Amino acid sequence: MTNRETAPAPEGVDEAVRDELTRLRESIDNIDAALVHMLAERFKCTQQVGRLKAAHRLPPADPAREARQITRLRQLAESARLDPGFAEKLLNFIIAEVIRHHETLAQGGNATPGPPAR
Ligand SMILES: O=C(O)C(=O)C[C@]1(C(=O)O)C=C[C@@H](O)C=C1
Repeated sequence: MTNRETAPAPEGVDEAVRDELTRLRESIDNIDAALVHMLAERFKCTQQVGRLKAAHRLPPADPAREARQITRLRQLAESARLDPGFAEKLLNFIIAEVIRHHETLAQGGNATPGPPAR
């Protein structure tokens, strides 16, 4: 095993099948790593937005902006043959976390996109 989490394919499976499974899992691990990096960058941006909003007493949530983002993302998902409902749920999930950070900043707290304090 590499430093990735690619588990060995099960024993007793045809070698070609195992190779194919391993190859696909390596790509999945790469994609998951890219997702984490992209999310980290997105949260860095939204942290700056949160600070700006807190400094200028703007509301944490902007439903009109969210509606436009959802429309756009659903269209992108459709053309990429991804379930638009799933894309919408994912965006809503991310935005809910961003709004939580914005609210913390608005209350004078220190919302960082990093791991929660233990
Ligand atoms: O664009 C903003 O105003 C943001 O605060 C960012 C963001 C987002 O994560 O995309 C989060 C909350 C808002 O309701 C809309 C969008």
